[in-house]
Amino acid sequence: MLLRQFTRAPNNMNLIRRIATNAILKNQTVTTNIDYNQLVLVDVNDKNGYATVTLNRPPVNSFNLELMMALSRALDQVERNNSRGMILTSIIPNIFSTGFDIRELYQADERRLREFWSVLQDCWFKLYGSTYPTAASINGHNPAAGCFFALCCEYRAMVRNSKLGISGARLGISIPLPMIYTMRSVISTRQTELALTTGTLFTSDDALKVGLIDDIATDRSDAFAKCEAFLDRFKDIPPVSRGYTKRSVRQKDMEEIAANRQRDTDEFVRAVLNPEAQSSFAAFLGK
Ligand SMILES: CCCC/C=C/CC(=O)SCCNC(=O)CCNC(=O)[C@H](O)C(C)(C)COP(=O)(O)OP(=O)(O)OC[C@H]1O[C@@H](n2cnc3c(N)ncnc32)[C@H](O)[C@@H]1OP(=O)(O)O
Repeated sequence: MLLRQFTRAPNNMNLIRRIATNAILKNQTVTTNIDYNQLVLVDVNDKNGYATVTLNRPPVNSFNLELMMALSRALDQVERNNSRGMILTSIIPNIFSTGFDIRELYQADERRLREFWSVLQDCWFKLYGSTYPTAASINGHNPAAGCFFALCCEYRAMVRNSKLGISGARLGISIPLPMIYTMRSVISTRQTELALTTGTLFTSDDALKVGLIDDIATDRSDAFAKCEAFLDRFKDIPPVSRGYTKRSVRQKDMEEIAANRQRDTDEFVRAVLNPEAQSSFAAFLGK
């Protein structure tokens, strides 16, 4: 009960979340027979109160609408459980995520594409705007959307010999605002612009040098242990003031997206349906 009070969001952020959620309640595509609890696993460690959120869509954790919805639900669960912290990771040994499922983007149905983006925005509001401490245990390659979600966290440990970055420019996709704001919250504006306009996939050494990750790990369990050690740093910090400060730092970005949510969706749809991007997707899929 006390914990719930400590982790409650500031009122204005609740308003942002409400505006954001209302926007997607209209026109949702209904997806049936999906076990969302299996696509993203949520496990809470009783000893330290940390929740582990594990992406579980083999072979490569590509984000389709269903995985995105499962992540959104998992983040709700973490919030509801009043977890003391959260570690985002993947079940696949050497892959965190491959990014968006190209089959979701190629010759996409516009209505489903809009819903896909709307759920991604939801995930962003929930993760970037969370009050509890967050860390990403990056156990392998992480191009595009997985990198985006890892950057929403407060700390990243990545196993050596993996690559990370937002590579949309290589596929002819202009990068949407939530990705720009999120990367800019981690590295400088200059480095963000360079990384996103070149679609750079950073090696672990280069990612560390530029500040995209905080530590290089020897393997997945080392990455996970490093994330736990990061969360432990907040053990003696009162969570309510910590949460308010984190939210205040991130608030301007969130207010801007909440106020321009429809335009952000329109931009994404335009970026995905543009012929240049569509021919990259066709080439990837061997069409
Ligand atoms: C933040 C968003 C803003 C920017 C927008 C970006 C749009 C995107 O996210 S597009 C996706 C970008 N991602 C990539 O370009 C990564 C492409 N994949 C890889 O580099 C590799 O697959 C990997 C390094 C992640 C893994 O390599 P590995 O050798 O282990 O496995 P593969 O044999 O390559 O793949 C296994 C299997 O999975 C299929 N696959 C891989 N990625 C995707 C994908 N993004 N969408 C759909 N399917 C994918 C791959 O074709 C293989 O399928 P088959 O077994 O049927 O051949």
